[in-house]
Amino acid sequence: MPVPCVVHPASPAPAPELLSRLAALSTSLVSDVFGRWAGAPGIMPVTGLAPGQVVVGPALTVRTRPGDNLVVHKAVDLAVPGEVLVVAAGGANDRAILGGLLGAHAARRGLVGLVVDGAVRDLTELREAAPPTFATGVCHLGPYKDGPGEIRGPVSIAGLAVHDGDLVMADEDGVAVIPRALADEVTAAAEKKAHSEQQERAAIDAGTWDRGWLEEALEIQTPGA
Ligand SMILES: O=C([O-])CC(=O)C(=O)O
Ligand SMILES: [Mg+2]
Repeated sequence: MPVPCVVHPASPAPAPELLSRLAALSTSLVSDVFGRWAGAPGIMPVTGLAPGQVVVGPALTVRTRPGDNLVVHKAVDLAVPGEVLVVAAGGANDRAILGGLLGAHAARRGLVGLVVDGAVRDLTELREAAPPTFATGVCHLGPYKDGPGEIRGPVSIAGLAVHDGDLVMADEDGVAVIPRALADEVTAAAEKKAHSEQQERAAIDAGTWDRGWLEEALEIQTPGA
């Protein structure tokens, strides 16, 4: 008997200019200017990410039972090119949510990243044919296909709330998510922080990095001196 699968309407596409500005930043910068709240700790790159690459795109959200990928298959069929698949699967690492076949299909559907709060499998095939893939673990035990699930609804990945169409950023440090309504503001603040970190880096290289604040923050004690 068919199982229920609520599918909410797709979100409007973000401005391409915003996506390219975010791609020039990093997850660390974004989470720093967002009160260190933007991350989904424990969801890390598994395959497909080139050094220095930053994956950016609007979220295609999916909620499924841990270890079950029936609705994930449907979500990939419904993907809009440029989206990042975000699967809330309860963070369970004892069964894979997707593997090489679904990964190759996701690439064909134009998804630019796969983010799973749960495990994946078929690493060789994912590396070969899937978009950059982020997960909490790897497990060769395959998924059930029983449902139920929900597509493009609100989800929680590693404790972080994600709405369909929120901006997902994923790089070597993990995954960050910017709520859609705050995207312009957070991007501008992260660009400003990038600029100030570049200046600090130049000072480090020149040997002139200001350490004065450390003197103020610490009362150095030297026993026996
Ligand atoms: O069986 C599945 O649906 C998951 C999998 O291994 C694949 O996508 O290759
Ligand atoms: Mg497989």
